[in-house]
Amino acid sequence: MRDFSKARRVVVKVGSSTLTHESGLLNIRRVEQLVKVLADIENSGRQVVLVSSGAMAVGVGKLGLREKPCDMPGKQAVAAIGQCELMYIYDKHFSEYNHVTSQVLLTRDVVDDPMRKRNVQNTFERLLGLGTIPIVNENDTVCTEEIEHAATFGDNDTLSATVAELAGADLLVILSDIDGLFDGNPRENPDAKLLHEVKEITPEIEACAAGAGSARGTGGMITKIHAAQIATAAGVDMVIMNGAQPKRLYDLFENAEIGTYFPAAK
Ligand SMILES: Nc1ncnc2c1ncn2[C@@H]1O[C@H](COP(=O)(O)OP(=O)(O)O)[C@@H](O)[C@H]1O
Ligand SMILES: N[C@@H](CCC(=O)OP(=O)(O)O)C(=O)O
Repeated sequence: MRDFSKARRVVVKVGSSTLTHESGLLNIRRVEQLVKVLADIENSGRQVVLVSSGAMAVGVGKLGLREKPCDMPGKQAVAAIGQCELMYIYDKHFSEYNHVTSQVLLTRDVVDDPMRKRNVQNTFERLLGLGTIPIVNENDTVCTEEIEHAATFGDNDTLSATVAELAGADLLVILSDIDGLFDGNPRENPDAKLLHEVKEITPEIEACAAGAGSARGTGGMITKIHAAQIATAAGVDMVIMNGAQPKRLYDLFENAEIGTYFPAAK
């Protein structure tokens, strides 16, 4: 049984496909709605960390390019340009609701070095203690694996689980372009059924998630299952739900049966 009424510290991950239109440009209405809901969730007494992709998409738009550059330095440069614009957009909208944002750029290997791990934990603790909303993305200047092999390395899904662990979160919500994990890829099998709860990540569950992701997303469901493995093992509950209507987050916190719930390992 899910009960998120006491989830005080919440990490919300939003991917490029939820943040952008099919054109690849930023979905401004979606971003505005998401910020409003997150600001309100924070007002209700919870602490929110936002893991947001979208730097490259915003960078492409800002430079007026027709598409993402093909070469790695080009992608990294576009991400660096887009990241400040993305933060500007978030900061502007969160400020409307009197919330202060902070930027945290990480690489996933930060957990491998105890000193760096501790530094990140201390920073999250202080940023949350100060009442700010940390906004996290992968540091694309430093780390190219994610851009290069997103489908295998796991894009920002895995990063969000690491962040949930480092920030000592109670709940990780991954906003996707689909309602949750189905027992098969619904884009290929219209009879596939939504799984409301996954208590254990078995090889069968991994097989369900093996289908390819959508064009604007990257990793598909398998990277979200890897995220669930990291999060639940760290004692964090996780939910995958559709990000098309950010207001549905209110229903989630009222324990409506939305998305797929992965209960934390006891
Ligand atoms: N078993 C499954 N259940 C749900 N979606 C699946 C499954 N297998 C593959 N998929 C694909 O994964 C996509 C979601 O992942 P992805 O494309 O990376 O987007 P995002 O990370 O933005 O949500 C779905 O739109 C669907 O095409
Ligand atoms: N870090 C990069 C790419 C991250 C990415 O594509 O992740 P996702 O949209 O979650 O699959 C960015 O912000 O554009």
